[in-house]
Amino acid sequence: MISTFVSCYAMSGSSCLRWKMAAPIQRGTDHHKTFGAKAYLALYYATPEGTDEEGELLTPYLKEFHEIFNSGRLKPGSRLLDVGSGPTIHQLISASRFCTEIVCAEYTENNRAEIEKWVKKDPDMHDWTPFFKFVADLEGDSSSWEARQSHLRDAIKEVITCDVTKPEPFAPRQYQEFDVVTTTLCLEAACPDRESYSAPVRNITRLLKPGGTFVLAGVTNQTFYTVGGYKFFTLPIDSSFMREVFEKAGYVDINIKSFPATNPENNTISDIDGFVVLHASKAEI
Ligand SMILES: C[S@@+](CC[C@H](N)C(=O)[O-])C[C@H]1O[C@@H](n2cnc3c(N)ncnc32)[C@H](O)[C@@H]1O
Repeated sequence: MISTFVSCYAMSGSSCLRWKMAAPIQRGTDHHKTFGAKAYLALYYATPEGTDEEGELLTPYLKEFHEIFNSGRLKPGSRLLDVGSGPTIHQLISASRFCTEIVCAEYTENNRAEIEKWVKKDPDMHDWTPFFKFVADLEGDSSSWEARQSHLRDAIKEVITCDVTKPEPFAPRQYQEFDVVTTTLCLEAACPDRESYSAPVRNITRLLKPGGTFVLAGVTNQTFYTVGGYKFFTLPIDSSFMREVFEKAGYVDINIKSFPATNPENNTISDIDGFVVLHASKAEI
């Protein structure tokens, strides 16, 4: 694998791309070698409108996160755990208004490094400015975006390693229960089959306060997405499966909104048929 990978660099751009597209679908530990943080950000997170290929999917998802957190469910001073953050922070913007402590948990070192770069204002960081401006507009105060950026930088206290397929996903770290947990596009990328999807939900739930909120954004019926020319595995699931998993994990007030893909016939970068935003409360004991 390594020698083939190295020789890929020696090929011209188009033959290298052909080799990557023909490579086996990437999954599990492959993420450490082939999930290109920069390529992922450039393709999927250049603007809040998302990609031309997938159609406008990101905007409704950002609006839904705004609605969820604008509803007064979080008290100022809340603590948030984000699971499978990837190299992204857009999923935290709406909630961060109410948070003084955010822990980002992510599987690969390269992705964690991208978040660290943004927190430290490294010159090589991804530019999330358009996302802050978009959310500030939704909140009705377009002048607040810079203050929101500084606040989120201060609120991100740790970027830690995690593996949701393990019984203790955040080991060796130990935490008191959080007020809110978020996870976006992670579980269907990390879990190889439907049986293994429920365990991380239960394991993450242990770190949520009774009455706390779980917010999940997920893709539906997708089998792959593309990063830097490689195809990555996605577990195809739908909203009724997600509802069942969250009911069994002890959640109440499960609310799921579905957003169908707007451009499936021209989409060459994934086979997404839509996405969902789920929010639910952990039952009080
Ligand atoms: C499609 S990306 C989503 C990233 C980001 N949350 C977003 O919304 O764009 C899938 C993420 O799942 C992470 N991942 C893959 N396997 C994992 C595992 N076993 N445990 C935790 N995260 C994992 C990958 O490293 C990657 O960051």
